Amino acid sequence: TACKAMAKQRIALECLSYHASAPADEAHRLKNMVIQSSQHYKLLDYSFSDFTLDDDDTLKASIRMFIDLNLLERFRINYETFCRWLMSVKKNYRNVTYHNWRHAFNVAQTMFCMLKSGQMDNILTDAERLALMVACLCHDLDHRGTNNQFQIQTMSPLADLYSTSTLEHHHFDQCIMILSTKGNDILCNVRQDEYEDVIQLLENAILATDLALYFKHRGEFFHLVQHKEADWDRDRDRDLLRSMMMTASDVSAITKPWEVQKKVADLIASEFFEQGDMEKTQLKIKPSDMMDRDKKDKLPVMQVGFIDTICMPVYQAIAKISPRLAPLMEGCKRNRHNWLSMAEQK
Ligand SMILES: CCCOc1ccc(S(=O)(=O)N2CCN(C)CC2)cc1-c1nc(CC)cc(=O)[nH]1
Ligand SMILES: [Zn+2]
Repeated sequence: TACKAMAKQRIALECLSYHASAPADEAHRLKNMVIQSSQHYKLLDYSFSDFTLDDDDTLKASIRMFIDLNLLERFRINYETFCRWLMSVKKNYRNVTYHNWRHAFNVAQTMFCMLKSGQMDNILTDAERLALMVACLCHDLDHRGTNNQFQIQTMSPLADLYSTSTLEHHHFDQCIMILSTKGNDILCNVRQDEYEDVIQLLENAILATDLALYFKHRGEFFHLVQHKEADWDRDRDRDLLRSMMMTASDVSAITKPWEVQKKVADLIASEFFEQGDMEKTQLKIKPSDMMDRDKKDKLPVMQVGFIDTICMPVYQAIAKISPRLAPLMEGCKRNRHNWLSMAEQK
């Protein structure tokens, strides 16, 4: 019967979440730590990088971002629950080369920077700001270091569950699983109608990080911005804006100072090459140039292509919405120059 199935599902969730949740004492340790200011962690800087922070710092900096956005108070989020939720989120990232906790943390910092320094918090509601920050920290949960195509080619169980945006649906499921785990339910004090809004905002934001959906919807957004027809009283326009902000945060490593961009590009390349190696050995298929370590000399020119086709368009569009977002576009332009110089040196 349905309720039997529900019971089975509940048990599966419980035992699944048993492994998902952070140990109790760990959460108490974080809860009693002193949290430094945004200035201390440089969280309001577009040039921010996590390289100088240890794991505890990334957790404290995440708490600082939620405090400074007034989200804990506004949504009556219990502090100890928030600490445990944060540690559970971090625990549910795998130790892969790029799509790990540090990537999620950096994506959340860029979103924080767009909201605060970029003054996007004037346009967005409290519920949207909460959903976007939770989405950034959760958007790649349980990533395996391989892309959607690889899930399908290897007939991974995830591909059976979701035929499109395969990984992104799984990241959202993982996000809900943690939110539904005892002691991690940071949204338990949110009013029912607001709660449903936040969950819907959360799903759209996490799914928006699938670049296939960015390509599908960006034209409509660019048209609105180009012709100054964006109307933030229209739900469709707001949905597009939030999705573009997720993409802008997700690829923001491309906007960082050259020393940071070079190091992160190296991590991304390593993770891509690991997939390419598996495609060659296990799947016996020829990987795309992007994932083929034998084509690593093409990396600089591929980065220029990535900037021209994916990154610059979104940073130019959001810079038109708020001039204070321009530093992202400037940083991306500088790295285009740097990658082009490298490509010409060969
Ligand atoms: C750094 C190692 C090489 O990285 C790339 C190589 C090629 C392209 S691409 O734009 O040509 N394109 C993307 C869409 N694919 C379907 C086809 C290939 C993008 C990247 C890249 N991606 C990210 C996002 C994770 C970050 C980043 O810095 N660089
Ligand atoms: Zn990501």
